[in-house]
Amino acid sequence: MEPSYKLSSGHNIPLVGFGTWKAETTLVGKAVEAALDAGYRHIDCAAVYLNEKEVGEAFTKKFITEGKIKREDVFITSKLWNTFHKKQHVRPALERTLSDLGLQYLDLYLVHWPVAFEYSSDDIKTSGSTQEFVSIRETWEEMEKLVDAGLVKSIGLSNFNVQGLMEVLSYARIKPAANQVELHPFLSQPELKKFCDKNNIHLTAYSPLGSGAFVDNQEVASIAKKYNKSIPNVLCKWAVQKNFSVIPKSSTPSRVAENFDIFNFTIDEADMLSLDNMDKNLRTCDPAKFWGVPLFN
Ligand SMILES: NC(=O)C1=CN([C@@H]2O[C@H](COP(=O)(O)OP(=O)(O)OC[C@H]3O[C@@H](n4cnc5c(N)ncnc54)[C@H](OP(=O)(O)O)[C@@H]3O)[C@@H](O)[C@H]2O)C=CC1
Ligand SMILES: O=C1CO[C@H](CO)[C@@H](O)[C@@H]1O
Repeated sequence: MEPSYKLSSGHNIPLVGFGTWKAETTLVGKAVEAALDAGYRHIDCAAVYLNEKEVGEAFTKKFITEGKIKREDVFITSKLWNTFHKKQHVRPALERTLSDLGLQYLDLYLVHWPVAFEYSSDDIKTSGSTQEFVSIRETWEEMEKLVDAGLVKSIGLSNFNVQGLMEVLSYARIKPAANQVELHPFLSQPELKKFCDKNNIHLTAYSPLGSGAFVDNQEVASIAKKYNKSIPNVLCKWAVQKNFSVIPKSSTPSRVAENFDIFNFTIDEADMLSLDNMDKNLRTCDPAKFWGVPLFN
């Protein structure tokens, strides 16, 4: 069985999940099926990925039509998009995600960014990215009500820095169980890790392969060779050995299976240290670049 981490909510998050950003609507269903067949029991979704219906159809096939996997055996995460931070938009946004995914509940629902955008309609495709100032407290109190209503098992954050986490912790009735951030040896965020460990906030490592930019990385290649594993395997295993969950994405079924094949080796301490020393604060998903919001600068 794949290792998991017990969240502060009491629920277990499997340490290797399957990412779905940029998974084309024509390919994502097959990719999710390949992931479930390979053994993944954690799928990372988001309303803004615009493919939750197709992901949901793949679950329906596995959970209901084929009856091979039980709903309660799979950990499903989704995220509240930036246009739905105001009180009145939070629950309807979750309900659209549940309906698209064909689910009654989520295992984890995250505030996707500590950044709010002006609401124009429920349609994310046509919504813009004009910033609006909504307090995270307003949003978080609605997230807590989703747990009370039994619609989500755990709630958390994504792309929050230490300052943002401290603010939420100062008023949260239900503490954030997780923070999903960009994490890999080139952006290892040791201070954020220290803070999260101390406050029992689990970290999920997104873009573990740098959205594809690191799959041929020569610094990692020699370590991968030593263990007779691939570069993506070493990058994912580095995260798991640090107790992060990790959510590599691929639309290619053979790579989907390859990325899960990390439970038959252990990176030794010296190599973990070499990987840690590769940190260069290299961020591939930077809101300063795409929205002009310098959250991490
Ligand atoms: N909370 C947030 O703000 C964010 C969350 N995420 C989450 O994290 C997930 C992963 O991050 P993401 O940025 O998608 O990118 P990853 O770091 O997972 O890299 C995905 C890319 O690597 C390629 N790839 C995957 N496996 C292999 C392999 N074994 N060999 C060679 N190439 C490979 C894929 O190609 P191909 O598909 O063609 O096989 C794709 O181009 C996302 O899908 C999403 O779920 C990501 C960004 C932000
Ligand atoms: O998860 C993510 C990937 O896609 C989004 C952009 O469309 C990012 O904003 C986000 O962080």
